[in-house]
Amino acid sequence: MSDVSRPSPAPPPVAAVIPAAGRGVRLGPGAPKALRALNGTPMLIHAARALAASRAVSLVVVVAPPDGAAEVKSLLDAHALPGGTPSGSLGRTDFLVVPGGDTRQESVRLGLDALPPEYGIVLVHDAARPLVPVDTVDTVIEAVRDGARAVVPALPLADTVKEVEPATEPGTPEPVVATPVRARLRAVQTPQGFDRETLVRAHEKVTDDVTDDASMVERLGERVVVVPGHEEAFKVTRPLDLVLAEAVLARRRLNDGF
Ligand SMILES: Nc1ccn([C@@H]2O[C@H](COP(=O)(O)OP(=O)(O)OP(=O)(O)O)[C@@H](O)[C@H]2O)c(=O)n1
Ligand SMILES: C[C@](O)(CO)[C@H](O)COP(=O)(O)O
Repeated sequence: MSDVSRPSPAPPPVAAVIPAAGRGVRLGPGAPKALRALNGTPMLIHAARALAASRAVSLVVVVAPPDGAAEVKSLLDAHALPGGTPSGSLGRTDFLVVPGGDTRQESVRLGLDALPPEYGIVLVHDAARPLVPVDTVDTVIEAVRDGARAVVPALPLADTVKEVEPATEPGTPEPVVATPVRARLRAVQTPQGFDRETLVRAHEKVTDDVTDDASMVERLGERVVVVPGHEEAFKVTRPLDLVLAEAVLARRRLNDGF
């Protein structure tokens, strides 16, 4: 019979690192992507709100464009966040800002370096995915709390995938990923969730040029658990994605009755 007098230990606190230091070249000329406005609010604020909306997240580290840390800190201070408070003061969600690096991997590592030691679970979430629903955030956190060392949200593919490299001999048909293989493929999103030690080890040991943190953990031979993603967790990459993001916000306002 379980000892009802002894409360179960509190789960380790959760911190989130938001890499927001990219230039947004594919989005076209303008401010760094994370500072571009959606419905008048910078993208990174939407992303920070999405993570702060999770009751499990108690610290958000925003990795700012290298010369934009002061601007990002004043943006966080200027925007009321659900249950959160501006950076530097205590609250359900606290915020730190650090300058980013030349690559996404370097920016994430700089964010990791800023985490206080008590955070045992770490999310890494692109500022470029500003509209991720909080349910997706909590699904990732729950899977890490259930023992997964690395967790990614992902969606099935909706397009045929064609491999165009390596170049094939002239005249030979380029391989198309067969339907059965496509059925086994997923489009991986963020937030990705990690046992902190595993993520730190991956950033210390893996130097391959990979595009996400879970791939670095896989290089260590660790298993990555896949949980359902969400179509609203799409990444704002090209100009049309801004239009889609504005439309998602408009639909949310309609559904919320204002
Ligand atoms: N040196 C970098 C590069 C990217 N990122 C972040 O990583 C996320 C995903 O990267 P991506 O969508 O490629 O953003 P950019 O690198 O800005 O886009 P582009 O490749 O079009 O320049 C973004 O939130 C971006 O801000 C970062 O923090 N530091
Ligand atoms: C991390 C990521 O969002 C997972 O899909 C994606 O790999 C980022 O790719 P990008 O080329 O840095 O935008």
